[in-house]
Amino acid sequence: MSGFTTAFIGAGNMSRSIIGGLVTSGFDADSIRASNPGDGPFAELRKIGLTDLAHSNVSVAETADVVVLGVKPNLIREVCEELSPVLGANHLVVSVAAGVAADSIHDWLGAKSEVVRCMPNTPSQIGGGATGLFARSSVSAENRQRAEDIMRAVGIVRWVDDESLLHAVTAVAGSAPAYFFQFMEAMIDEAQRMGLDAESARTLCAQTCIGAGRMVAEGDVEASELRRRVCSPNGTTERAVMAFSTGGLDKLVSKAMQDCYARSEEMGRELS
Ligand SMILES: NC(=O)C1=CN([C@@H]2O[C@H](COP(=O)(O)OP(=O)(O)OC[C@H]3O[C@@H](n4cnc5c(N)ncnc54)[C@H](O)[C@@H]3O)[C@@H](O)[C@H]2O)C=CC1
Ligand SMILES: O=C(O)[C@@H]1CCC=N1
Repeated sequence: MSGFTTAFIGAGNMSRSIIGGLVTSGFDADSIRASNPGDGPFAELRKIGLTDLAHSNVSVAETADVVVLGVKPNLIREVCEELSPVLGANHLVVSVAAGVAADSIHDWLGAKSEVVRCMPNTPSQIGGGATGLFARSSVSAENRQRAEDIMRAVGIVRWVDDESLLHAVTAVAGSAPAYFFQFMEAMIDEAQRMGLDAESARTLCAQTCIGAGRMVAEGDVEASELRRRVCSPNGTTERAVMAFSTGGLDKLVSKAMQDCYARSEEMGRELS
């Protein structure tokens, strides 16, 4: 499935998450290639059926229809300049890099290829990703669709018309799995101190997180109302929620997201 070939440049955490999700969702492993300087990630990719794995970025990119830039933001310029001689108007380049502007990527590629920027997250690996997408105005409808097909195969997608909104997408989705993991780490630790064994603490916490997330995602009741429905007057939850409120949870979440947003802007200034 897909009808086009996709080359991932850099086979690190984010690329492997997307590739894993693509293969699970039915993309033909033969339509996906990846390059990486070291062999480290290749064993995992071979296990899920990829065969076209190389150290050379140019060799995997030049004959692909879509090239996904999966390297760290500070390497995007170097990689674009390396790929520029072999990429042309027929290539769609999709960058997953935080901060780096689509116009800069377009220029570093020699102003030939179409560029879409996206901000995915690692739950893409299990089909639970959440991705924001932005296309430069010159991107064709067909290439917008291809970028969307890739990211939709691994989760939900939202297009933004204003590129600067990708900073907000980073704060609420790209970086956000880490917030939930950190919250879960604290809950799992505390549940064990309360006497539960590690496996029970982990499973009960994870299932509660899944269940609560699904109620928000799949229902039409706001999170605030769902929270109220758990809080019996003078009951147990009220005490817990009060501790969060008096401890300043809202302000803390706001500060964390603002810091994330600011760092995304800062990376844009440093690297674009
Ligand atoms: N990790 C995450 O949750 C998310 C990451 N991103 C973005 O994804 C990009 C990659 O991040 P991660 O996967 O976390 O980093 P990573 O360090 O796991 O992966 C980067 C990969 O690029 C390879 N690499 C280094 N130099 C290279 C070169 N010249 N050519 C080709 N490959 C090269 C590295 O060996 C490594 O395997 C970043 O730009 C980041 O902003 C976006 C959303 C979420
Ligand atoms: O931490 C980072 O910079 C990357 C971008 C979003 C998630 N991880």
